Amino acid sequence: MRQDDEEGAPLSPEELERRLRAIGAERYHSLHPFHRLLHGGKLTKGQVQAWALNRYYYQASIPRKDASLLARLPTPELRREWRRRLVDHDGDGVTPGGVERWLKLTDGLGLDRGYVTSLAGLLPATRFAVDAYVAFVQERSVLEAVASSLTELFSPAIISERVEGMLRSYDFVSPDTLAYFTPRLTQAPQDSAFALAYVKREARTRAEQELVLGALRFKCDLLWAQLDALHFAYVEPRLPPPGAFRPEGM
Ligand SMILES: O=C(O)c1cc(C(=O)O)c2c(n1)C(=O)C(=O)c1cc(C(=O)O)[nH]c1-2
Repeated sequence: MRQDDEEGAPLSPEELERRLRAIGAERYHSLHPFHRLLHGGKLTKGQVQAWALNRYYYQASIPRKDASLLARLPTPELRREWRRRLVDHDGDGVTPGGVERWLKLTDGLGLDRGYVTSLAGLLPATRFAVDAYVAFVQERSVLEAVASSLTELFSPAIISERVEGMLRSYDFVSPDTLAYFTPRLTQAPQDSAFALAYVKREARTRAEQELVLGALRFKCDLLWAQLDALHFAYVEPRLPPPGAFRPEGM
């Protein structure tokens, strides 16, 4: 953050939103080469397995970061809103949540559930990036923690592209395997509309607004870093670190 930014006049809420959307347009993980290959049908089943296995840790950690933020929210209205996210991911004991639905995806790809949930085959960089997200939400202000969820403004577009592309391209993927993504198309817009209204309302000084923009950049970077690690290990130059998942034949 440059000092003149921090000390400048506050941005209008509309300008803040414009700058947030510009960050997504520049650095959201939809632009990463690994996603292009995944959605374009250019990966082997083993490479798709590596993606799903690593992303399990992201999915499983989302409710942990939301629970830590929930505990710090000051009003019943805010807590009710954030509690909904926990239920979306953890389920309510009857309807399965996102974490369980993600395991349907790893089942469908032929991965052993015990192996996936043990995290034994995870790339170290996945662990570091995801843990950094959970720590960020725990340690930073409520404003920054809410802002860090704003990548969800951009996720419906990539999810639609992914589901359509993967169904078209891979015979080992079925609508049932990808069912994780269907509810996200309605949950993500609801979540991000709330978070966007919150930061536009609560970030009043320029310094607070710069913290909001910084939180979104940080989140985009940690999503990008996860795909860099997958690309390095499984696409080019194909150097999975010791102990990491190795697809059959690799
Ligand atoms: O498929 C994707 O590309 C994608 C991206 C993101 C994101 O932008 O962080 C999320 C999700 N999916 C998702 O399914 C999800 O539940 C989710 C929660 C969050 C969050 O930060 O609270 N991001 C995302």
